[in-house]
Amino acid sequence: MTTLQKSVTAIAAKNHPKNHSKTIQYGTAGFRTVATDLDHVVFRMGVLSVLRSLKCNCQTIGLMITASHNKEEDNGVKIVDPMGEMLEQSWEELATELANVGDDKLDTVINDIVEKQNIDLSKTGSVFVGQDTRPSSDSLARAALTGIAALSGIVKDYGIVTTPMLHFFVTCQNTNEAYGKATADSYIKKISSAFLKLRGDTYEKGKYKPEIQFDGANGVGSVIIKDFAKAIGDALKININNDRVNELGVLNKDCGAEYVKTQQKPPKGVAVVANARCVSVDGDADRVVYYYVDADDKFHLLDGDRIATLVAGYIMEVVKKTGLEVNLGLVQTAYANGSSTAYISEKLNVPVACVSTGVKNLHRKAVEFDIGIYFEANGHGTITFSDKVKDKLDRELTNPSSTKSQLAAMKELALLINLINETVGDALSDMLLVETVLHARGWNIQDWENTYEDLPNRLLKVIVKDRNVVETTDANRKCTSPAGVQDAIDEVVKKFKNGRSFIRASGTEDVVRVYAEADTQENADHLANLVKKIVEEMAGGINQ
Ligand SMILES: CC(=O)N[C@H]1[C@@H](OP(=O)(O)O)O[C@H](CO)[C@@H](O)[C@@H]1O
Ligand SMILES: [Mg+2]
Repeated sequence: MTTLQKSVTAIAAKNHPKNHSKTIQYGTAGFRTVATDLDHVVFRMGVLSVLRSLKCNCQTIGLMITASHNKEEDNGVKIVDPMGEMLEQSWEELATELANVGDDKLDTVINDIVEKQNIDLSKTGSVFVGQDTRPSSDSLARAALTGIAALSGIVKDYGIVTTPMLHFFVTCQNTNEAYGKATADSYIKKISSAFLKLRGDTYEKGKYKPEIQFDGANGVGSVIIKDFAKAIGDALKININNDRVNELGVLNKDCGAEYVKTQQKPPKGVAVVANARCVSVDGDADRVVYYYVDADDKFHLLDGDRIATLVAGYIMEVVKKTGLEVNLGLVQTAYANGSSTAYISEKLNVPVACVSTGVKNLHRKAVEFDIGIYFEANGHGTITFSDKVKDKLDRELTNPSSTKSQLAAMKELALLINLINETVGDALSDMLLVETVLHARGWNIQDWENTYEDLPNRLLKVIVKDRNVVETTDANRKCTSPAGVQDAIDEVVKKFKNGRSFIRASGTEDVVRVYAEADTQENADHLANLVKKIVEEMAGGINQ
């Protein structure tokens, strides 16, 4: 049967009518805007996620209500594909179309998708729903549930969870629990027991001290970290700050990973203790950055590039010790600091690939390697392990000819795999991975920082009439439109030692971003401002 049993148009008009005519687009991170504009969009995404499930042989699809690091008044919705990855690109277009048509056209558009995608509506779709802690998330989650019910989908509503937990649950469900059980308890247990085994009985090692200051951005990260803290106990003392429950702070306001990374200063709500190792996560706990303030009150940021280099170096060493043939690679975007790229490719000898901005692009590339490590500079990333590597590891762990040290390394690698949430960047699992590597190396945060020196850099935003006039190629590193812009950028970059700069239209904000690097902070700022001027003059800036 290929026609709708119930009229979605009628349900929408009655319960979730479209109440504005603004166009909204499924962008880098799903739909994201002020929460009051989203009710009909989320209802429709409930519908679409059932269609997606039916298209994917009735496997479970995830639907997450969150606007991540954005303001508390914003919200958003994103759809998770069966293996925990982001929604397939061609469906992003269907999502955009479905979100924007009038209520009266809904049945037609849905029937159209059903026909073109060859979907069998007599089968039953399945959707997992999760939400962040925003005040608007509850009612939006209800809109999603109504949308799912409109197509008679089966639903499991997880309530407040981190985005990476929802990705984890979806993967567990669709692998028949090979990846774990699709419950919060199983998620916490899988990761924390791997962490405890890796840590062993000695919590303090060399210069490593098992204590961190944690900034939960007044979001779901501060809720779930408590479950980890309980499971981990003294192996790592986690001092939880910006905890919405105890302090009623506003989500992401002057705190969280995005604030710390872009403002380059410590978050409000965390007492400054000289040289203490501090961690900030974002509003849905898929990004993490580290920082510390030194004895001279100077702020030091250790971002996604630092996490990538730390874990790549360590995992490569462990892999070498196993004696297994494994191809390991690291994936970055053009925003990665040039020094981190040089360190990874020249010092660690790990191949580096550069892809367009957006976690989905990094993830897609990472899975091409046996072990793929990816992190955006903003702290969003993870490590993926191919089935080939996992099978090899299983086989070799029982191979009598493996040496004792090979076996120990293989056991360690197997535990690292369990510690990592491979489905998508997971701030809490990534944090425990960083803690594991620092502990294994006996390092404090300064030792980690001293591995290489970042090139000074500057990220600016330019407001233009239409950001879509800016088009890029070569993983965002070359601007192809408007004509002449790239030549102008090349001209100014040439004048700076270690100069590098590129522009691209943001996928999440109505701006063009300018990134610049150079030998000194003054030069990086100067270069960024010169390129900003080029954008203003040649790409329709409205700030002139
Ligand atoms: C420079 C920067 O940090 N860009 C971020 C930001 O995308 P833009 O397309 O640059 O707005 O949000 C994305 C989603 O969170 C993230 O993937 C990306 O890295
Ligand atoms: Mg996020």
